[in-house]
Amino acid sequence: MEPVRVTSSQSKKIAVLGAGANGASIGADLTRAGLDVVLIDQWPAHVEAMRAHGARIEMPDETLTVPVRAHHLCDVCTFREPFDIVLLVTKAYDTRWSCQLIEPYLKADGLVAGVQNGMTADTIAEVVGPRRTIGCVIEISSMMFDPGVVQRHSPPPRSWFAVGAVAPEAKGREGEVADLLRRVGTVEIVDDIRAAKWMKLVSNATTLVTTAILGMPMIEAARVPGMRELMLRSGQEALDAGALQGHPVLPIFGLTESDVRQTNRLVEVLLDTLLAGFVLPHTKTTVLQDWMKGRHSEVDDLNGLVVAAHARHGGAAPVNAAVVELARRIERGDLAPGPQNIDLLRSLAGG
Ligand SMILES: NC(=O)C1=CN([C@@H]2O[C@H](COP(=O)(O)OP(=O)(O)OC[C@H]3O[C@@H](n4cnc5c(N)ncnc54)[C@H](OP(=O)(O)O)[C@@H]3O)[C@@H](O)[C@H]2O)C=CC1
Ligand SMILES: CC(C)(CO)C(=O)C(=O)O
Repeated sequence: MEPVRVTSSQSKKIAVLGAGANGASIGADLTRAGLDVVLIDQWPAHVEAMRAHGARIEMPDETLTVPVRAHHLCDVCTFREPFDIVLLVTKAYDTRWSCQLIEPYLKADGLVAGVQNGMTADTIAEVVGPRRTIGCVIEISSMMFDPGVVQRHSPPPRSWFAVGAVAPEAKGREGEVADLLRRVGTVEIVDDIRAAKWMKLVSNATTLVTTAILGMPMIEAARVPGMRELMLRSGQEALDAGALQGHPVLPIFGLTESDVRQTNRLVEVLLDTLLAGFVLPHTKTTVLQDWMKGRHSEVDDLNGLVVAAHARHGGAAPVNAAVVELARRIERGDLAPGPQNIDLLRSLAGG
């Protein structure tokens, strides 16, 4: 009989904190890989559904039902053994308090990886320390409306991650997180995770809140006359903001250096790569899902950062400012997402 090969990941205690659309799917893949993983979420009905029936992951060609170990937030205080690795898969706006919640349950040499959109890595580092922080770019496209059920539109061959240390003290440990995420999709280890995350933010500024304002799936919204041009302007402002902050242009989504350097249409390349490779015609963004569930969105952590970066350098980002303004009106209940908003968006954005 072959001896059992115990890999380092197999002996690690792992938590997925925030087991929503992406977290439940990641937790299911890690569970299927035989790893010691628990999923923690604050939606009671969702946790109960996963406990009763497993996590149901509906993908285009396959549906999995995975018997995950799901916990409510209030169970955290019952945990006895600290975690080696916490994958934080909450929304960006839940980063700080989620880290504060889990920090007492993290090993002294444990790691927290922010598997999120937005520039969350430094917030994580402020709470758990830079030597225990790994930043991450995530590209899995998924939706969740019913407890226990994820609609994962990008199965593992179409899911992509980049991981990197935020500080020299954590360099060399990226592989520990990459080894987990390789069970979920393709993973690249990068030197400059802040720059990689800003490149993702360029894609997010192009697509997420912009299309959600029209209340439509992304691909449909991008076909509304005038919308694609507006989305590209939004992304370009984000790309320019990255340059103002000194972030180099880096390939993401599996693109190569030459794909991103030998083009003056970088934002368009990112948009077309996302729409062709990672999403389905009916994919609604994570932002639109938030609004459909009556929650606020990550707009401050995405478009808001673009506006702030330009302002710090004495400039403006009119499209992103318009996006933030309309998102606020929607979140206050003064405006409903819908295709009619294109005119308002264009006029506020100046054109
Ligand atoms: N969905 C997608 O297609 C993509 C999403 N992303 C990014 O991935 C991240 C996660 O997004 P997504 O999975 O869509 O988000 P979801 O809202 O579906 O999932 C997040 C879950 O975390 C829960 N939560 C919040 N705080 C805590 C906490 N402290 N402890 C435990 N659970 C908590 C939320 O509960 P509650 O519902 O009560 O708030 C929710 O169930 C975001 O940054 C998003 O932008 C990136 C690429 C694609
Ligand atoms: C997949 C998509 C566009 C949908 O929510 C997304 O959230 C992202 O690319 O970050």
